[in-house]
Amino acid sequence: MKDIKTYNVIAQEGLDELPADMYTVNKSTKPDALLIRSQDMHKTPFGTSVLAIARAGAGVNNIPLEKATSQGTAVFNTPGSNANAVKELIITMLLLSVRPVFASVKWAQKLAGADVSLQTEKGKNHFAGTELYGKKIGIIGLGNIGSRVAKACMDLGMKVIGYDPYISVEKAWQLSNDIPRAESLEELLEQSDFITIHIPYTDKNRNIIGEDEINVMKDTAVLLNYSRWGIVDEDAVIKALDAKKLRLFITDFSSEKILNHKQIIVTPHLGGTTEEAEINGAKMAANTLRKYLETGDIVNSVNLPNVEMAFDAPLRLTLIHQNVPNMVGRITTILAKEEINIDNMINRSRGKIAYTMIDAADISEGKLKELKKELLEIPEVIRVRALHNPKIVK
Ligand SMILES: NC(=O)C1=CN([C@@H]2O[C@H](COP(=O)(O)OP(=O)(O)OC[C@H]3O[C@@H](n4cnc5c(N)ncnc54)[C@H](O)[C@@H]3O)[C@@H](O)[C@H]2O)C=CC1
Ligand SMILES: O=C(O)CCC(=O)C(=O)O
Repeated sequence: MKDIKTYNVIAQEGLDELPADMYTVNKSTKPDALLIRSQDMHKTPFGTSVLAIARAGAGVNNIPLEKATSQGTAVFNTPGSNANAVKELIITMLLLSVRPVFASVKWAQKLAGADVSLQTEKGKNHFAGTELYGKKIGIIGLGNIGSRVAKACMDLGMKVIGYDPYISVEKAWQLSNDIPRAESLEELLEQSDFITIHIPYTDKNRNIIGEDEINVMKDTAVLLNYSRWGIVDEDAVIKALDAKKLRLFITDFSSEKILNHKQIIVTPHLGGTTEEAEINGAKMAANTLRKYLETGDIVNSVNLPNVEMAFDAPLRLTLIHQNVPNMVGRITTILAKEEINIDNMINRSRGKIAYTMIDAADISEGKLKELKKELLEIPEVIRVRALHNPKIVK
């Protein structure tokens, strides 16, 4: 039995993916894995019992990745699970930025008397808007969200320009050829009527939009940040709005500084908050955890290499270790000494870390305990797990 501890609201549909004869949820003080959303894991202690953390969602800046890696905790996210939800909110906010919907509704609700329709026709001119059609939107980051926003904006008849110097080959292939790419951030900023940011929060991306970048933008530009707090320099934004060097800032991330500013619209971190996205993310996270806990396969990890190998043998050993020369040699020497015949094996690395999976015939519990102890005595080995193949009944 394994225990999964949850933080935040996790859709029941996701928890239903964990069979009750194999998993408990929130029952142990030493959970085997965590299923979270935005919980700040920098401030939430988690011990070495935690084999894995699955973040139902995209951003993982709420998880201390170095700490997790150094103690052998795999961290996963659910790429794309909430991308449509964010895209739809971006389109909503773009439309709200050009049509004074809230103000007009407020005004219309206050009207009274038999001549309401007359008053309506007389007063509506105060609420004239503009159209998105034909305007240019610059999209910073063309991953799961950015690429969807680009397509939706093109469908609305907007001109689109994208900027993503780090795009993965897989994403680049998926992206429509019709989306022109800017060579530099400045090129995108100076041309765009709307600028929307869809990149992860990293050290490099902190305050990526600051005073210098805003100075390049049109004075009439609308800036949207549905990525993370800290990607846009709030002080620079407030200064620019007050000096009429920017028209509007729309963000999903509140702070005391920006509250009640007339040209700032704040939504309460709602990008991924739809029924559908919450179910997608929770299901994906639960299944990613199951895969890792039951087979050792790693899919959508943000700190370990992605590794999959058919699990046909009775026993599987998984090792998280430093990526240094001769690790496989040292591991297999110990196996050979214990007369264990290797059926299948895979080794993958990611930066300073590596992962080895070894399939073999079954051995006694006593021998297995001794083997794990010996493997853990290799100083570079961080974690060893032994998994019994559930398809093979002893
Ligand atoms: N407001 C909300 O509720 C939500 C916010 N997010 C945020 O949006 C971010 C992006 O999400 P996804 O599109 O799903 O991630 P993704 O990983 O699919 O795409 C991110 C893209 O940004 C690019 N990138 C990174 N740094 C860049 C830079 N400096 N300039 C240009 N491009 C850069 C990457 O190459 C990648 O293609 C997440 O990391 C998260 O912080 C995600 C989901 C919901
Ligand atoms: O609603 C949530 O869990 C936050 C979504 C989010 O910010 C993300 O997926 O990065």
